[in-house]
Amino acid sequence: MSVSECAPQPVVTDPRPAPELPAGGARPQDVVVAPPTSGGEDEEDGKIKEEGELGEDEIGDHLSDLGTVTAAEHVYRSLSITQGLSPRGKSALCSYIYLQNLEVPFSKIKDLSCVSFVPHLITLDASHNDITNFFGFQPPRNLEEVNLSHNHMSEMKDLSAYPSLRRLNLDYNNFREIRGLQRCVSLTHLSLAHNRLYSTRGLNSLPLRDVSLKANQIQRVENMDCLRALQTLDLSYNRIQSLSGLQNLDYLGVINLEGNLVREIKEACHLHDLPLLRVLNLQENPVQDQPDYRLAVTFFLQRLTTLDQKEVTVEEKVSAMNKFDPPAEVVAAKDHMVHLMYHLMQPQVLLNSTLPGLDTPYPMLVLTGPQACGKRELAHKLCQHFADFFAYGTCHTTRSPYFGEVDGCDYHFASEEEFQRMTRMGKFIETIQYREHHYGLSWDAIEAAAQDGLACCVHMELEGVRSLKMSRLEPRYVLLVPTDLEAYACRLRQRGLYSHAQVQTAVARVALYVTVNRRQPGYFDNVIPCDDLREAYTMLSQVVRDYLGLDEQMAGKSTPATSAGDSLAAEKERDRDNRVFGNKVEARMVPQTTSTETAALQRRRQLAREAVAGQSAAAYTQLFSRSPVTAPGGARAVSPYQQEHRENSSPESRPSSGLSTLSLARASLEDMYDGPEPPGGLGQDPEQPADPTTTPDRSQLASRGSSSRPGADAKPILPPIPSGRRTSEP
Ligand SMILES: Nc1ncnc2c1ncn2[C@@H]1O[C@H](COP(=O)(O)OP(=O)(O)OP(=O)(O)O)[C@@H](O)[C@H]1O
Repeated sequence: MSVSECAPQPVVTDPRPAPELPAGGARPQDVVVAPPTSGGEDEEDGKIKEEGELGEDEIGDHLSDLGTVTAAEHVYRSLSITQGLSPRGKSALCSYIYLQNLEVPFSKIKDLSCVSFVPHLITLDASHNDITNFFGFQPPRNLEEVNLSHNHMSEMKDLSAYPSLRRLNLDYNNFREIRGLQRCVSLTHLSLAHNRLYSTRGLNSLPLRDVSLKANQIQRVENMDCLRALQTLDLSYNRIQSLSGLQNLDYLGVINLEGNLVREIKEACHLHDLPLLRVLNLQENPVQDQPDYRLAVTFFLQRLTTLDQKEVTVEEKVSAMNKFDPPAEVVAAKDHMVHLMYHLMQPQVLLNSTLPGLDTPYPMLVLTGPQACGKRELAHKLCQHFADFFAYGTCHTTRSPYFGEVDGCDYHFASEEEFQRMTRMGKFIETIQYREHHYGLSWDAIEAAAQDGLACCVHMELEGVRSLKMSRLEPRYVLLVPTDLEAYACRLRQRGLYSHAQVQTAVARVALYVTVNRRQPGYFDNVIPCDDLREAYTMLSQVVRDYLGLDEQMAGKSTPATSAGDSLAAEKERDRDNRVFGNKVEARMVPQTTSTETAALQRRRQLAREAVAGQSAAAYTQLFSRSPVTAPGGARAVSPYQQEHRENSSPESRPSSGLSTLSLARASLEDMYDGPEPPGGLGQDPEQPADPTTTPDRSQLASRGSSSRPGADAKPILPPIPSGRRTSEP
C-alpha cells in the first residue's frame, strides 16, 4: 500500500455549474466538485490498484456533508474512509480540494502526503495506521484537529506552520520527547498518552487546557509552570514521586495521577493553593497505604469534590477537619469525652463536690485569661482574703517548675507519664495542651476544697473553660483581660521565661478572649481589665462579694429589716437579680426535662430529704453523709419564699452557678433539712431582725451546721502562697 513520493498537484476547480440535486439526496458521483487535474494518477504512479484501495472515482462513495463554494458550486466537505479501505495514490484526493474533514483510520496508511492536496482541511483523523512520518504533508493552513494516534511515529518536528492547530492526539506512538510545539499558539488539547516520554518539557507557554501524558516514563513534573490555562492534566501511569511543579497552575481542576509512585501525604501540599482543583486521582500510589490517607488528603485539599474517583462526602470533610485541625469546640468536646469516659470506668463514689442539694451545683470560681495576665496571683490572693469561702484548686502540669514555684501549691508538677496515667485513671475533669505542656484540673483538687466546705477557685486558659463548660460543674467564669497590649507584652518579657515568639503568641491570644466575649455575650460572667493588678483585684473582690451577697448582708446588719415581709422582699429581690442572667443562659442551654425525668428527680429529692432527716434506710444516710454546705450562707428556718422556691424549683429555672445563688444554696441546704431541724438549729426566725453578725464566715457556717454533719467541723485549709507570688492582704 505504499504511495510513491511526488509533489502535490495544483488543483483547478471545475468552472461548470453543478447539476441539480435530486430530491431526497444526491449520489456523490452526481455532484461535480472538482475534476481530476490529470487523467491517470495511477498510471503515473505506475501502481496497480490493490484490494482495499480506493480509486478517485470510488472515493466519491465516502463523501458527505454537502456544502457550497459559490451559489452555483456544491462541494462535499467530509470524507470518511474506514473498514480497511484507503485512498489509492498520493494524489487520490486532489479532486477534493474543498474537503474540510478527512477520516482515514484503520486504513494501513503509511504516508499522509495526499493530505497536501486538501489545503482547506480542518480536521484530520489518520489514527490506527502505519504512519512513521510526523506531519508528512504540506500544511493545510486551517488545520485545527489532528488525530495521529496509534501510529509508529517516533520524532516530533517543528509545527510552527500550524498556528491554527487546537487539538492534537498523538497517543500510542513512540515519541521520547515533546518538541516543535512552541509556535502552536492555538493548541489547547494535547494528548501524548502511551508514548515513551521521560519528561514534561517542551510545553512552554502553550495555551493548553487539557493535557494527557498518561502511560509514559515521566519521573518529574518539569517546566509546566507556564501552562497557566491548564485545566485538566492526566499524568497517570508514570513514575512520578513528587507533586512539586504543579503548584502554580491556577486553573487546574482535574489531576489524574493514578499509578504513580507518590508516597508521602505531604505531597498534597503542593496542590493546596490550587483554587479550582476539584478532582484528584491518586489510586495505585503507595501513599494510599498511609494511615488516614483519605482524610489527610481531604484535609489538605479542602476544595476536592472527588478523590480517587469517589465523591468526597461532607462527613469526610468534617471528619478530616475534626481530625487534623479541630475547631476549639471539638477539642473541648473530645477532652470532655475522654475524661468522662475514663472517669466512668472507675468505681463510682459519691464525691464531696457532688451536687449538695441535687439541684444546686458545687460552687466554683474560674479565673480565665491569657497567660501571665495575673490570674494565678489573683486566685491566690482571693483564696487568702476569702479564706472562709474559697480554696485554691491546684492543677497538674507537665512543665517543670519556674523559680519560686512550689509543688502542690502553684501546681502539682507531674511527669508526662504520670499525667497520662492520671488521665487513664479518670482523675481529670479537663486538660489542655498549652505549648508543649499539659495542664489539668483534677477531681481531687476540687475535692480538697469541697471536703472543707469551701468553694474551689481555679485559673485556666480558654481551652480549659470550654471543656469545663461541658462538665456537670457550673462555675462562675471571670475573664481577666489586658487592655494595654504593650504593657502586657512588657510584663511577659519581664518574666524572662518566654521566647519572643511565645510573647507574640500570648499577646495574640488576647484577641481570642476578646472575640469570644464579644461574640458570645454571657460566656464569661464578668470581665475585668487586668492591666493594673491592684485595681483588678479590687474589682474581682467586689464581684465575689456580690456573688456571695456579703455587702447586702452587711447592709442588712446596719439597717435591719423592719419586718419579716421587708426581709423577705429584700431577699427575693436579691435572689431574682442573682438568678436572672443565669436563668436566661440556662434556659437556652438546658434541654426540657421530660415528665419521667421530673418524676425521677422528685423521687431522688424525696429520698435525699428522708435520708438526711434520718427517716430512711441507712444506705441513703451513708450516701449523703457529708457536709451539704459548700457555698456559705445564712441558713434559717423555712420561709414562705423558700417554700415557694422549693415548689417552683426545677432544673430549667436554676441558676448557672452555685455562687450566684446564695439563696438557692440556702434553700437547698434547707431542702436537705426539710424535716426536723437539726441539732444546733439551722437558722433563725424570719420574723426576727437580721442577726447583726450576718456576714457569713467559716465559723458561723460551722456553728450553723449540725455538729453531727460530717465536715461541719472541718477547718478551711488554704495552700501557702509561694514566695514571689505571695501577696499582701488587701
Ligand atoms: N487545668 C488547666 N486548664 C487550662 N488551663 C490551665 C490549667 N492550668 C493552668 N492553665 C493555664 O495555662 C497557662 C500556662 O500556665 P503557666 O503556669 O505555665 O503560665 P503562667 O505564666 O504562670 O500563667 P499565669 O500567670 O497566667 O497563671 C496559664 O494561662 C494557666 O492559667
